[in-house]
Amino acid sequence: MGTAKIGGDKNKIMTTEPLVRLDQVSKIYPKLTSSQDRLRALWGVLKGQEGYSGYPVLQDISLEVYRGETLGIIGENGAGKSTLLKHVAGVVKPSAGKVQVSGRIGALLELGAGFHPEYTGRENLQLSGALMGMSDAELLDKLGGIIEFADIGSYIDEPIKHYSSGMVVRLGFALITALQPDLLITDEVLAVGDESFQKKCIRWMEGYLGNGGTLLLCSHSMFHVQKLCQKACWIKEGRMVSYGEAFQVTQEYLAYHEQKSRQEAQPQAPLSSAAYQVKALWLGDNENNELPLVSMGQDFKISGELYSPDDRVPTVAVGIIRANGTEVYGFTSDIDGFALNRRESKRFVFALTFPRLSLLPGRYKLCAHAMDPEGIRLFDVVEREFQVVGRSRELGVCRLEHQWHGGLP
Ligand SMILES: Nc1ncnc2c1ncn2[C@@H]1O[C@H](COP(=O)(O)OP(=O)(O)OP(=O)(O)O)[C@@H](O)[C@H]1O
Repeated sequence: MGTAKIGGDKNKIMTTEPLVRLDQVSKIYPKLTSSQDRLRALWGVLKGQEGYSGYPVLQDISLEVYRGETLGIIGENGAGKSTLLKHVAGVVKPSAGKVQVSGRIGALLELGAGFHPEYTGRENLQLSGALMGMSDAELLDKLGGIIEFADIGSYIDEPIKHYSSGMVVRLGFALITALQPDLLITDEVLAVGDESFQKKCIRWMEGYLGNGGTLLLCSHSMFHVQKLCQKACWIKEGRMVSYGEAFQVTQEYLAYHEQKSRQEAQPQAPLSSAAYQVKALWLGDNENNELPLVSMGQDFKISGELYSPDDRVPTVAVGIIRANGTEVYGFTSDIDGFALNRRESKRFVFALTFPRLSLLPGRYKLCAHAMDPEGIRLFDVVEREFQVVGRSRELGVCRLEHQWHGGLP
């Protein structure tokens, strides 16, 4: 899909020692459905036999992450992704196997969870910073920067218990930025704080990855994993089913979902006015047609309009999907380096042409997604069906240029 902006240097030089090594890690949680189960589990803990008669959440997971690598963990709800991250963060101990982690870890998991409610923000920063391994001198040097990043004004000298949850998250994230972690662990992509704080976090993340940072990310967004990660690992029911190049693994995962025919229309949450939105999408020239017909081999034009709540130039992602769910092609304006045109305040338009359309006859769906200017978060999607018509006896979804040559030399 082109070169990723974040974590873009996909050929970083790796050192020989991994920052993270998981060796046949398994985690078993006790079954706690009856009071008898609870007693048995408690007894097991007292005897140091954790996981007695439990259910496995992770089984035989082995992987290595080297400095400068970005690894995405994907899988369905409850697959064990967060549990895996928690093992690396050291929050959870494995029931079997070994977890080895070296270097400073910045875990963006439960931001602010370690803060003490009675202490002020400043006191908590000092305390947590020390716990994270910062020296007094380092803390003193960085405190101003952390407070500036958190940007919570005079609340910094108020006890944390007076903070909103957003303020706690701001402080937690600001602390991680100052930690300059060797390894960053995050659940989903920076879904923290309000809009403007999220942007600040994304910019920081860009810088971190651009400077060769190491990332362990768990996400349900294949787009984010493809964009941010070099490698991906697919966890299914606690087991690793695939591990390798991010694009390859995410494709396998998407194909699995297609097979599961999970294509019932997802109920869309109402969009807030703070969201980037697709206001209009036109296919071809005949915009009044219910089902636009496009001739194979002819130019196919689409155009649309996006709303940008902060008047910054949004990104549009365009995807073509065959009626049976097969993903054919996808790209974004930011991958192509195209900036949408401002038509009026907060309204941006785009138009594009697929010259000599190479799709084979059949029904397709064109999707336009509204994304933030960083091309990181998807906000809104509008889909339109269209039909490609033409005479062709070729097989598949699209025509590939090809040439026949003479016989054997
Ligand atoms: N502390 C716990 N005690 C018992 N079971 C747990 C505990 N934490 C997680 N689990 C179970 O472990 C399984 C994996 O959970 P986990 O949160 O790792 O999944 P996940 O892949 O991150 O899911 P999601 O995508 O929904 O966040 C789930 O069945 C969950 O209920």
